[in-house]
Amino acid sequence: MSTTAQSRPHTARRDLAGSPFLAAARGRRPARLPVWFMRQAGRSLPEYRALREGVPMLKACFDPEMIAEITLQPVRRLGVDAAVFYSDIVVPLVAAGIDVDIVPGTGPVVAEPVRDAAAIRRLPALDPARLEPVLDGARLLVERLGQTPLIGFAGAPFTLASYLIEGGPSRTFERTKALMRSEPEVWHDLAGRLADIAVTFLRGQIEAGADAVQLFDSWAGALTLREYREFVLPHSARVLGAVADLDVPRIHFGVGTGELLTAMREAGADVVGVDWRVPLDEAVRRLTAHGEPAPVVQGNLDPALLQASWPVIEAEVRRIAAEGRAAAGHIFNLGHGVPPGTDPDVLARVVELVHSLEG
Ligand SMILES: Cc1c2[nH]c(c1CCC(=O)O)Cc1[nH]c(c(CCC(=O)O)c1C)Cc1[nH]c(c(CCC(=O)O)c1C)Cc1[nH]c(c(C)c1CCC(=O)O)C2
Repeated sequence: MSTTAQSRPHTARRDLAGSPFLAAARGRRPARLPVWFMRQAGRSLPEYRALREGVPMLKACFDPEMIAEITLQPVRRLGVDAAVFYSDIVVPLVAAGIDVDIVPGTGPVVAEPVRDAAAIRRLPALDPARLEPVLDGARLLVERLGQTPLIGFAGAPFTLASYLIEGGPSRTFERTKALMRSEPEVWHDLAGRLADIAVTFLRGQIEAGADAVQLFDSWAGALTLREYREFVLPHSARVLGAVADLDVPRIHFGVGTGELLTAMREAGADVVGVDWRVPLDEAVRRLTAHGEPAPVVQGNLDPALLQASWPVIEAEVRRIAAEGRAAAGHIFNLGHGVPPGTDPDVLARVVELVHSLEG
């Protein structure tokens, strides 16, 4: 059988029936509470800094061995219940040929910001073959991960669009909101193209063996609920809907999205990510306010508190686990990514504590 990019057979999905992470993601209560950390692979780990020495982030993201090794590092060191694919939300944009760089200490920077209909029309589509080195990393991982599930991910259309329009990270998203509100058809064209890219990236990862996916709409919390429903939800719903047939749990997360939780679930989330601002029992109350079934939730530990004294962290972990009992399933996580200055021993201790608690 040929193994060219187009005809490569799908990796057979591993049987991970015993995975507490997947059980919780499916709305069950495993014997022990599962935990992983957003950005668990990264600068908080000395072995990551050593491996990345002199290698630009985006070079590492197209190197299958680097992808696999960096993804495995936190699994080995911390004993987390899931691996999260080492990549970045801009990787599929780079694969499509868009000039984006990841600048250390800043984030993604776009050479030619995309701010009008003509620039949007010039955006290249993503040829799935260009993702092959990235997906080779995922295939290596499924061979090496044993019984640990792999979480794939993509950036949601709004968050990706914000980088393309602003040209880099933004606090206020002024240009993004101005385009969205002033030229809705242009906005919908851009968001639709980014949805296509996210679908290709997610389907590729799942077909390569990812056992769950997370759609990051990290900056959607900058929007009002009305804006979210009109300009964002339809596109994110199309992304999540386009992987429904592959039957892996879909996690949907953003920062500051307390007002958007119900709408983000409606977009097609099986698991709703919650930052640190809304306690999990309150998130569940909001998500069931109109008679909806109890949700599965993920998150809630304030990443800043990883710098606090251990008694503070321990009390927070126990509180979050207790409040998470209001949900159908709870996956312990931070309310956003691991800060680069975090002591990995603190993360390992959190994992140990979470594992002593009931799922
Ligand atoms: C908004 C966003 C980005 N990238 C991502 C998001 C969504 C998640 C979130 O909200 O944090 C997604 C992402 N980026 C990275 C991962 C790896 C998997 C994991 O969670 O462990 C994931 C899931 C690696 C990375 N992506 C990046 C790093 C750090 C840079 C490095 O290691 O050289 C890592 C480990 C770079 C990046 N990429 C981005 C930012 C804001 C930065 C930080 C810039 C900096 O502080 O230097 C864009």
